[in-house]
Amino acid sequence: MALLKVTGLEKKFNAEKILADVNFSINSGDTLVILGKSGAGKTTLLRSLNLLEKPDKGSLLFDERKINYDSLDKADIGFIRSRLAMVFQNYALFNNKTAIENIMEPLIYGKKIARKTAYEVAQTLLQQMELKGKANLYPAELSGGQQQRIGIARAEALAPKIILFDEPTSSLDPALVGTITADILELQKKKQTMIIVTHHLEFAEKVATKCIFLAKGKVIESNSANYFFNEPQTAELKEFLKNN
Ligand SMILES: Nc1ncnc2c1ncn2[C@@H]1O[C@H](COP(=O)(O)OP(=O)(O)OP(=O)(O)O)[C@@H](O)[C@H]1O
Repeated sequence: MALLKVTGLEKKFNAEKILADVNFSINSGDTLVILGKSGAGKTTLLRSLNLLEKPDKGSLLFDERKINYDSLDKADIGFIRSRLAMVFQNYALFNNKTAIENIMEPLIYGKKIARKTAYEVAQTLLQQMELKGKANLYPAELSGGQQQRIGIARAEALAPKIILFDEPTSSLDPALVGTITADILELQKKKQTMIIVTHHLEFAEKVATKCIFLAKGKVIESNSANYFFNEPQTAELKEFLKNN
């Protein structure tokens, strides 16, 4: 059974339908990569999934619960938000908090976990990421790669069913693309389910287990990564792969 199944998701901005009829599903352990031309609606889809944008229509089967977007209630919103964590484009760390406080904050204020437990969870993650010695430094005192790892640890600490990544490689120098790739492959080994929006084809090929291609507000191609990259079916995807 799919961990997440999206059916007929629609999102308008003003009168313009950005997502017209989005359908896809993912299984537990998948790394789904969302591709599409600039303006295709990739970020809007990611933001719709975690309800930073409210979809206008459609439904969701998530962790065995059926949710209709046009009748979302507080319990549905809590259900979705407690199962998703987002890693933002520039990692969005709190600059006035130390590395460990950045990881603890959502646990204490979002999940209402006791400070002592949050500290222990954060310490364990810092150790796994080989950042234990950096716990008390502020983001400005960390390298780009270290900031990136703190952003990922902050999401991972919440033990979400799915981690969403919005353009994790954008504005990174090539060496840091290597570290984020390694971090994502490490999460994959731990069977963490992930959904990633990216422009970066080479990175997508390294991390994806499944891909969808968005165009004209719809998923026009969806396949396991191997088929998606090696045997594209639609003219749109063939052209996209050739030109990127
Ligand atoms: N808050 C908003 N209000 C109005 N229009 C918006 C809003 N957010 C996005 N859009 C429009 O939705 C469309 C899709 O934007 P989105 O950022 O989802 O595309 P994208 O595929 O992620 O693009 P890119 O690859 O360039 O980041 C664009 O035409 C954009 O102008």
